Amino acid sequence: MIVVGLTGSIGMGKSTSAAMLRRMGVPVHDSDAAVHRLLARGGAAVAPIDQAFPGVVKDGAVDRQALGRIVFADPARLRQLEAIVHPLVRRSSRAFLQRQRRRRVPIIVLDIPLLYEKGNERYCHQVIVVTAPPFLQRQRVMRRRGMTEEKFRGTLAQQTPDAEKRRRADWVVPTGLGRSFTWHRLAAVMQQVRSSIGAMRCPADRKRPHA
Ligand SMILES: CC(C)(COP(=O)(O)OP(=O)(O)OC[C@H]1O[C@@H](n2cnc3c(N)ncnc32)[C@H](O)[C@@H]1O)[C@@H](O)C(=O)NCCC(=O)NCCS
Ligand SMILES: Nc1ncnc2c1ncn2[C@@H]1O[C@H](COP(=O)(O)OP(=O)(O)OP(=O)(O)O)[C@@H](O)[C@H]1O
Repeated sequence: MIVVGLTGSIGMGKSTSAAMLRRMGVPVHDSDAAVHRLLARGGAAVAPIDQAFPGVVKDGAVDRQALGRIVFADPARLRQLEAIVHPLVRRSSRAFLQRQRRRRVPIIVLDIPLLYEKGNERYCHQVIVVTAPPFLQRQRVMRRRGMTEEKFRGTLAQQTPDAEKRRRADWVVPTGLGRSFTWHRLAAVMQQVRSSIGAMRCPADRKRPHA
């Protein structure tokens, strides 16, 4: 089974591209969605977050905007949150990989915002980076409810710069040229990945994906 990583900085179009890939029939695991489930009522991260960040749990669920204001202004607090959430997200993506392997699916996609930041490329045979010009990224992100200039800057400061992501990618997919362009580029990438399945090996400097 070929594991394709999908990443990009905040607002670059990961979720939109992931939705397109699903429509093409490719199973996609979405790390942000897994985090949101863990932070929702009944989620496994609610109790430890309540302990570490008093006041951010309301009606049994984490108020993500309130937590975001805290952690994107303070890298040490963000590391503390990641230490709670990341092991649980890894559990979710491992279970997804096992399910898809049992189904004998040839290609799957892992949508991972922090793919380069946390060394997750070692789990992927190939990596797609989605990208758009900075002005468009800013416009998209600043439209979001609860977003502030400070939070946007704080988030960006925690991420590998877009230029470095593009340099390290196997495939770069623009999302600033319209949805149709992105769709066709993603379809072409998946076609190329599919046609090289027999020959594809994990690069020597990457570990094999989860067994
Ligand atoms: C801080 C939280 C509550 C904010 O939730 P919110 O719904 O407002 O944002 P959302 O989860 O949709 O994230 C939006 C984007 O923020 C960026 N982002 C999120 N977490 C991080 C992080 N730890 N480091 C850098 N960027 C991050 C990513 O670009 C992500 O796509 C949430 O992002 C969170 O719990 N983050 C810590 C867990 C994590 O590292 N998630 C990233 C994928 S595993
Ligand atoms: N290919 C595209 N063509 C046109 N607009 C796009 C495209 N991709 C994304 N967008 C727009 O950009 C916005 C952000 O996209 P999306 O939510 O997919 O980004 P993201 O990378 O998942 O963001 P985050 O890092 O916050 O999770 C969306 O409102 C969407 O309408």
